[in-house]
Amino acid sequence: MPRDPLIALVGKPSSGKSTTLNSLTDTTAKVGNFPFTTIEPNHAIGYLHLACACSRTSLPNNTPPSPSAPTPLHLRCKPNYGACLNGIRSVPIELLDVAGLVPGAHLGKGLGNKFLDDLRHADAFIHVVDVSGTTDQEGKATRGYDPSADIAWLRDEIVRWVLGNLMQKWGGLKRRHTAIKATAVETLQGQFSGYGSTSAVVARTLDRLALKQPLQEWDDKTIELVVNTFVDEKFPTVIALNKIDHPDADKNVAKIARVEPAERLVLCSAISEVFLRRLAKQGFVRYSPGSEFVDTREDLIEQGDPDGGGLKEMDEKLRTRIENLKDMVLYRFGSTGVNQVLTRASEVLGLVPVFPVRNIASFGSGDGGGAGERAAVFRDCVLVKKGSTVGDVYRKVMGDAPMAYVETVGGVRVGEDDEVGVGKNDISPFIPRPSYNTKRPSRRPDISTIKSMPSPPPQRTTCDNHLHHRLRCFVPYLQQLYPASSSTQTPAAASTGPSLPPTSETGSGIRHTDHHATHPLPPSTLEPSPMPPIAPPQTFRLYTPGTPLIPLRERRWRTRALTTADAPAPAPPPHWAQGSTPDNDVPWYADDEDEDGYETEDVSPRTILPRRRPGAGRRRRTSPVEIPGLGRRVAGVASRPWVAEPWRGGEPIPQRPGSDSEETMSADEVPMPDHILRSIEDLVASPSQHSPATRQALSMLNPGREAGIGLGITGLPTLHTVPRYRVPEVHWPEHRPVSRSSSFVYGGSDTADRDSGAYLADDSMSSSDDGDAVGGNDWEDDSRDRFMSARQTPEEGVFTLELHKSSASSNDSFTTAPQRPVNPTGSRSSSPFGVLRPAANGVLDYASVPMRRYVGNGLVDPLGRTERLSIFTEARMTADEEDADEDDMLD
Ligand SMILES: Nc1nc2c(ncn2[C@@H]2O[C@H](COP(=O)(O)OP(=O)(O)OP(=O)(O)O)[C@@H](O)[C@H]2O)c(=O)[nH]1
Ligand SMILES: [Mg+2]
Repeated sequence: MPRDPLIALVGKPSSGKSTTLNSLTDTTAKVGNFPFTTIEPNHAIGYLHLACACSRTSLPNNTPPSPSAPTPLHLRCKPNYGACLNGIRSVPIELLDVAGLVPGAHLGKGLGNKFLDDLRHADAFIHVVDVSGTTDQEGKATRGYDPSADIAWLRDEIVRWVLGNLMQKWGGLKRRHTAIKATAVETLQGQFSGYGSTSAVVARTLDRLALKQPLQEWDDKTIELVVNTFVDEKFPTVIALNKIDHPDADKNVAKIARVEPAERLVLCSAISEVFLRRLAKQGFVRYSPGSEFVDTREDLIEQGDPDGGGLKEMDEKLRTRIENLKDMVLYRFGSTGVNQVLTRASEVLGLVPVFPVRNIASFGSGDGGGAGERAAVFRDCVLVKKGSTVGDVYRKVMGDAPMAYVETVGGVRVGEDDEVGVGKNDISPFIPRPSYNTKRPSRRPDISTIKSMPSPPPQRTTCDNHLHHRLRCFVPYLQQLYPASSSTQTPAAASTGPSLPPTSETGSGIRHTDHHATHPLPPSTLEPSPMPPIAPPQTFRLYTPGTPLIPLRERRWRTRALTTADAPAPAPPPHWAQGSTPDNDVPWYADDEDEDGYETEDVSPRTILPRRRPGAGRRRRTSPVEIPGLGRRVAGVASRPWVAEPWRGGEPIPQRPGSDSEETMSADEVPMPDHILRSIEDLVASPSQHSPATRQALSMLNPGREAGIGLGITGLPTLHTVPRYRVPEVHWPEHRPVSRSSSFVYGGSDTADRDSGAYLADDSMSSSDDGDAVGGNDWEDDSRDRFMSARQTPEEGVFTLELHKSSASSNDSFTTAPQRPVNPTGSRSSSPFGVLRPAANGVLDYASVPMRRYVGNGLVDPLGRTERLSIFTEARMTADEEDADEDDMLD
């Protein structure tokens, strides 16, 4: 299944990679003016700005009433993720920030070439170059350094790393190549698949070189040439000339521009963007990310708004900084440049936005609550690499469901091998074969039968054997579970105002919703058969009102209230969090990796099922793993790898968060709010709109399985699960593995500052010694007392989460952490949140999540982007299924 594109930030230490990541996302990756601030890679989601399909006037009935007016489709364009402003759509894309590379990294210099390994899955690089000349090639502070050489040596390190890996195996590889009479593409792809390469990439590499000699006769020089060209093909690179706010930047930029092609260079000042975004969040300025303009309270008063746009007063120091920033960056370069960095990266990568729709005539998805929602168009957009075919996109959107057919605009059927491009086959509904059985999905669709499929698909599908219909049948099931009787919410009420968690705790605390009224089933070309008999409650334990949905985290780690004065010495993390399974030392491989940690080609939805079987050969998985306190974990599916608890309907949470006693939470303390229920229905009603993992999760919601439902929030770690909506004060577990996605792991806010609202305290953005306009080091102060807490202020509808570091050691060294992910169910997926990693020394991480506001069943952040809730499920197989699954795994 094609992965989502991944763009990695590379560069020497202290060049500003983490700052660039923060400037493009809502992440707070740790930043410091010393080398190797980042050790574990940070994953986060940024937004690419692309022309939206809604702005195409070539589409039927999409002519605007006047040339300057928005198109009719634009008025109804309502992305599920990101936003669409004036026909420019923000599409989420995954970014990766890794540790700095130094000359000799491929030989293990610096902190070893493991960091090169973190880059294997990247599709493109953004090379962040420090053009201020204030850091040498190892990232140490200096003056007058010439950064023009950095570009060449860093690329050379990457080539040497790939070359080194290849040469280690060259002898055997050559012999095998000759013995089995393989083609050069096959042999090289066998080696390069570990970098996420495809045969097409290798073929392009060899085509470019047009080598005469057969592979077995290549000399060292030829091999090096092949690797060089492969690196160009596999890792197209944009060069971000960062720190242009520094007075010395100009001369260094000029030097670099003389030798590097202009189309690869983008100028930026990441710290300026971070600074402006923060000020905007704090209500000091009005600033849209990437814009040329920043308005202060005084500016707005001058423009005739007596209230100054409701912005806060700034002190003299802050005002001067903003003026400097305008002079040094915005007025000179037109913007901070970070958005252009991302756009250029997507251009070199050749990303094509594809708009999956359910109805090719209306471009709608048929989902959502009110009429406005149902009329919405182009709800989804997926990014694929140039050269992708309709079949590739189908598999990305629909997972393993065998394809019936794909149509494009005008109802024209398109072939599986047709390419997609901008304006070409890029608006399509994907129609799966109705007889697809999700219970035992084949690893790949049976292509041979696709072509002979009669069309249109017959209407004799049953709810039991078709994912799509099974999900649709799930909605009536929900309706049965939550009858519309008790306190019906009208569609109008549902669509207005924020849906905050209910604050009253009367009865179960549940406000029942008329699901039918708010969520009629979406129109579809496939009519469902009548609803199947509903399984008795004991075999289908979905969420029932009044029972808690328990987040995994709360169960795995003992929780207790921590205060500043009470910072405890950390107890050792659970043994399974130390990189080994309980009964052996086999690490918890992701299923799509082989023993060497290289990704195997076959990535099926089952990659998120149980772990590798100890001692088994390649591609085999572990038997279910016994996790202390959780029992035998037989299947896990999540739309995000931070997962929910396997369903334990009615069981109490072992210990109440924030309590030292054995007090447990009673069932009705954690009711499911209406907006969450609605989200679940939304998801269930529109399976084609979701990622394969989410669909897989949804497909588990069928009779005969036990399932639990929790909530994840796009852009936030899914540790926000249902109970959090009700518990006003949550104290976080003391021990958990260091997350690989330290994007959420190093925060900078100080609790005291947050409490007083003075988030941007003076020391958080101080000028650096050498007088940078807006430079300086924020977020480096690790000395404060550390504890974890989360606060919710329901009256304001504002949710703040702060996790602080709690550590016995001050050196923050994660280098001894085993490399393998320990997330019990999360695959090494392209998820924004990466996978969990163990902390060998028990050091904890901390995170700071930006404040967000609930609006309807979505969330809106201060920058105005709406994000939706998504659910994830964890299901348990029946004993028979478990056996069958084991057999299947060993096939
Ligand atoms: N003046 C200026 N300083 C910047 C800019 N971007 C980052 N910095 C500073 O550069 C230093 C290093 O930034 P980081 O983002 O931690 O750099 P990094 O490349 O992630 O470093 P490692 O994680 O150690 O590899 C910090 O002190 C930042 O404040 C910028 O645009 N202008
Ligand atoms: Mg960093």
